Amino acid sequence: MEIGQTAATAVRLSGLRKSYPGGAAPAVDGLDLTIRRGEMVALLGRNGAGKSTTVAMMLGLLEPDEGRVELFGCPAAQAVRAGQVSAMMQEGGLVSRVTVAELIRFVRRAFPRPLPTAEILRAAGLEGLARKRVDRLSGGQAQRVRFAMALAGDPQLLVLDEPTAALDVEARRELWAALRRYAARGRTIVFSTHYLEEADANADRVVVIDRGRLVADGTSAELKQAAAGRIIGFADPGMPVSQLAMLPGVLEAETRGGRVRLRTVDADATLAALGPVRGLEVTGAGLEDAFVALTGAGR
Ligand SMILES: Nc1ncnc2c1ncn2[C@@H]1O[C@H](COP(=O)(O)OP(=O)(O)OP(=O)(O)O)[C@@H](O)[C@H]1O
Repeated sequence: MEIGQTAATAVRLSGLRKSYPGGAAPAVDGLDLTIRRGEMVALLGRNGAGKSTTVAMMLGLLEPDEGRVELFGCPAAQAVRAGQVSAMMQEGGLVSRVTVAELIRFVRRAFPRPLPTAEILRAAGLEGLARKRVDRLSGGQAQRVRFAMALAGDPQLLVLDEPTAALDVEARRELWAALRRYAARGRTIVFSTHYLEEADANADRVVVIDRGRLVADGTSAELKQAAAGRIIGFADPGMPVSQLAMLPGVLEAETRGGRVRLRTVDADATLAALGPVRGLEVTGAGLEDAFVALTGAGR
C-alpha cells in the first residue's frame, strides 16, 4: 500500500507550539487542527498571526518546539519525500532562458508518477504560454508557473502560503480558477491569506488564527453568523452612541455620515427596543465583521 493512501485525514496538527529566539510571545501557541482529504481550507489571520510558521511546520521545513504534524498518517517529512505533498511558496526564482513547457517537463522528472505535461499546463491555465520563455512572463503568469511546478508530481496535498500576494485582480482570478480546478479532482488544498474575500470566495472552510492560536473554524457563512450576527443600519436619530451600544443584543455601535450602524446578535430585540427609525436596513454581517470580532483587529 502506498504511504497513507487510505487515510481520510490529510493533515493533523496536535498541540503545535513554536517560539522564535527573542520573540516576546510564541509564534504558534498550542494549535490543534485536522483537515480531511478533499477540503479547501483557508488559514486566515492578520500580519504576524502565525500562518507562515504553521505552514512551515506543516511542510516539515520547521521543527515544532512541541506537538506533532501528521500528513496522511505519517510524519510530515516522510509524506513530503513520498511526493504526497507539495508547496507553492510566495517567491522563488524561476530558471531563465527555458520555455514554460521545457521547465515543466524538467520538473516532472523528479517525481515517480507525474501528471502529463499537457494536463499540468491545462490545470495551471498555461496552455497558451507553453512556448514562452519563463523570464519573459508577467508576475501573474510566473505565479501560475510556480503553481504548475507544485502540481507536477500530482500531490494529494497542496499547501500555498499567500498564493496571490502581489498579484493584480485578473491574475488572482486566474490563479483561483486554476486552484479550484485542482481541488475539483478531490485534492486537498490549504492556503494562507489575509484577504478575507479570498477566503470567503474560495475556501470550504476558514480557520482563523490569531496570536498563534486557533480562534475560529467553520465555513465562512458559519463564521459570519457565529461571530458577527447581523448589521442594522438606519438614519442617525441623534441618539448618543453610548445609548445605542446599550440596546439589547448590540455588540458594536457607530455613527458615520449621518447613519448609525449596529452589530447585533439579536436583530429583533434590538429593533423592538429602538422603536421606529428611518432608512432601516438589516443585513448579514460580512466576513470582515466576523474577522474583526474574532481577532480584535482594528481595535
Ligand atoms: N524567522 C523569524 N524569527 C523571529 N521571529 C519570527 C520569524 N518568523 C516569524 N516570526 C514572528 O513570529 C510571529 C508569527 O509570524 P508568521 O510569519 O508566522 O505570521 P503570519 O501570520 O504568516 O504573518 P504574515 O501575514 O505577515 O505573513 C510574528 O510575531 C513574527 O514576527
